[in-house]
Amino acid sequence: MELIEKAPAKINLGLDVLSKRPDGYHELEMIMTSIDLADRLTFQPLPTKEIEIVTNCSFLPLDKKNNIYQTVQLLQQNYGVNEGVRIHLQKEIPVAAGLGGGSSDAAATLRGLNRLWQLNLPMTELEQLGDAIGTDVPYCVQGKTSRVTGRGEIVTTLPPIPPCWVVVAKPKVSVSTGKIFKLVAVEELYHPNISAIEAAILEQNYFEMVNHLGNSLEPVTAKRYPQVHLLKEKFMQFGADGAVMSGSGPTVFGLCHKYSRAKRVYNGLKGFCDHVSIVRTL
Ligand SMILES: C[C@](O)(CO)[C@H](O)COP(=O)(O)OP(=O)(O)OC[C@H]1O[C@@H](n2ccc(N)nc2=O)[C@H](O)[C@@H]1O
Ligand SMILES: Nc1ncnc2c1ncn2[C@@H]1O[C@H](COP(=O)(O)OP(=O)(O)OP(=O)(O)O)[C@@H](O)[C@H]1O
Repeated sequence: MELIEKAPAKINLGLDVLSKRPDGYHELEMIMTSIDLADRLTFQPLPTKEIEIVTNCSFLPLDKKNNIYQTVQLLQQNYGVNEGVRIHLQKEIPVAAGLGGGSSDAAATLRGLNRLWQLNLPMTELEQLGDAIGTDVPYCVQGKTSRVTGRGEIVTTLPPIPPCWVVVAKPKVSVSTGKIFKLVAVEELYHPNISAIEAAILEQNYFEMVNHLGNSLEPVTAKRYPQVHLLKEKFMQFGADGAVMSGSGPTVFGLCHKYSRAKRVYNGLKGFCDHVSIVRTL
């Protein structure tokens, strides 16, 4: 038997950093949605407890450092599973980009092994397990447009965002989330209006939603990597309705109501970036 799970990238329409917690993590308030840019995981059962990961991406760790490996081990330990698995990861989401690729792979592993090993765990339990692997994993388990709070573990589903095209562009730098959070001085941060984004989604008001896109971490990452601001300026120059950095960056995405606009932005950015694509939200 062979199973396939898609692992879509996420974008942060809004990301507010509220405070630093005593445990060192930051209290967040975010609006997230998933896009049609996805890794693909194929699961094959192995008779013993082996964990084998193969991938088209040459530089990813395939041992305990990989989120997928950690997720398999967590399920084996928690549910006394004596079987193993071979997982083929077709990597399409740029790595260390702010698009939650590793988290989505972990969430896809939870969903895939829940089916392969017939664990019959409810989504809420998969979300709780995901919390032990990474901040975005609980969100990625269902991947629906959501308001996400706490460290990232409190997920409230919202309706899908108004239909639009998303142009995703990653400049030629990779960013470590941990390093960006270390540079954060909470009292100096800019705070986007997360409730206004939520209200716009509830009213299905596309332009209101676009007006409130914002990310507290964007000025922090852009100070270190000026490419982020240059890229955002280019998005607006080429006609995106709005643009903002995703997660801790460096990827910037722009929203366009019309496909012709999205295509113009895509053509304008192609030479400037590692990765550019035009996608739909899910
Ligand atoms: C910023 C986001 O992209 C928003 O979607 C994510 O929260 C980042 O998720 P991620 O890359 O999976 O990050 P994790 O591996 O969970 O955390 C990396 C590091 O970022 C910092 N971190 C992360 C989340 C959070 N709420 N507060 C933090 O301070 C911590 O130092 C942590 O060690
Ligand atoms: N399955 C995986 N896919 C991608 N990266 C992984 C994976 N497992 C471990 N990693 C490691 O995690 C680091 C961050 O990768 P990832 O692509 O998830 O970051 P990200 O896009 O910045 O995520 P986020 O938006 O959640 O901050 C990489 O440096 C990589 O070595």
